[in-house]
Amino acid sequence: MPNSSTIQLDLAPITRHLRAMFGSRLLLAAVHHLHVFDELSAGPLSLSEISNRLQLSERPAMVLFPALCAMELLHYDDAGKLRITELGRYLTQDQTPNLTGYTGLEKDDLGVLEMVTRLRNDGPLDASEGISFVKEGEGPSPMDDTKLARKFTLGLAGRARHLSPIVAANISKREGHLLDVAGGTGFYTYEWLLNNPTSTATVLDRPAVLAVAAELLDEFSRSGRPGADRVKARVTLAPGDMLTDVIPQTDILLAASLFHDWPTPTCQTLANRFASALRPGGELWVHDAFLNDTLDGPLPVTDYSAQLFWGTKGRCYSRSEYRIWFTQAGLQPTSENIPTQMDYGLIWARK
Ligand SMILES: C[S@@+](CC[C@H](N)C(=O)[O-])C[C@H]1O[C@@H](n2cnc3c(N)ncnc32)[C@H](O)[C@@H]1O
Repeated sequence: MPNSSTIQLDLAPITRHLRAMFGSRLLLAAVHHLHVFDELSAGPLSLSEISNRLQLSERPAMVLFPALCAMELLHYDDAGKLRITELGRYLTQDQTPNLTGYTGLEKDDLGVLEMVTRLRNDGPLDASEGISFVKEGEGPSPMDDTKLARKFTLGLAGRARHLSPIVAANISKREGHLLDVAGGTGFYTYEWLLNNPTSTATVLDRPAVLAVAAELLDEFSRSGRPGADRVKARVTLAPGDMLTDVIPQTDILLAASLFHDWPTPTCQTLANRFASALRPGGELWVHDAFLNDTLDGPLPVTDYSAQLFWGTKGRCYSRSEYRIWFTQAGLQPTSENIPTQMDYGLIWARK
């Protein structure tokens, strides 16, 4: 159970160091394998020009170039083209001295080589890898395997326990129903119900995940926190597939760490499905880590995007990308940007 001191402490230093490994792999892949800096040393190129030259598709390009900008090695010039910065020049062959010999000592690291493969292929060569947290179509999913679903769900439990009181305190307080889609452990729901004592909620996820959520809900109910014993009766655990099943109607829909597991077209599909599930006046809340709308950082989020690129079908998106999906789904995005912790934040839209 979180106590007041853990609620105050932002654990971002830990997650930043964890995710930095993926940013390092991107850097070495860009310098030594994709030759981004040699390609740009002849002059600036637009994002689509450099992506075409390097034969990178949309997702790897939207992971790699924001990261290199966040590292201050590239920037967008006034014409909107990617240009090497003064710092980035030290990663080109035509600058003396340069650091390519030094960085090159790490270029054959196995993680770097695999990152190169995944960037070129927009994912691992064996498509059954790189699908953590994802259930799509009829194919096997780790989230439908009892052992793996437990491992992944419990792996996210500490993060959810820490963030959920902060997230719940920032989501609208109202009487009604909250639907926590792909809710995993369900902690965001339990905390929100604690703050909204007359409301009800549903956690929708895969059956094997909800078996773990049920245990955690029991534990939460017995925690002795004021009101915790009155949460369980107001929770429905609903097994389902958010991509294919009818999504139950709700007043608030929470999508926490959800969109970032999916490619752009699926995000639009999900936004449409979620908008349809909202009652008039309903609210769609997204808790995630957001790229700058200018697609040039922030560094903790570009590192995280590289981690998600490695292990899922998604990446981090900018708030502006989300707001376009919301608008196309018929919702009215609000302009609120609410930071939480660990480089995450909340945005929301209204029906
Ligand atoms: C990254 S986890 C996020 C869990 C939780 N929202 C959190 O923030 O801790 C993604 C969740 O999406 C669920 N998921 C993936 N594909 C799904 C699908 N097609 N239908 C329902 N849930 C799905 C997974 O089982 C997993 O629990």
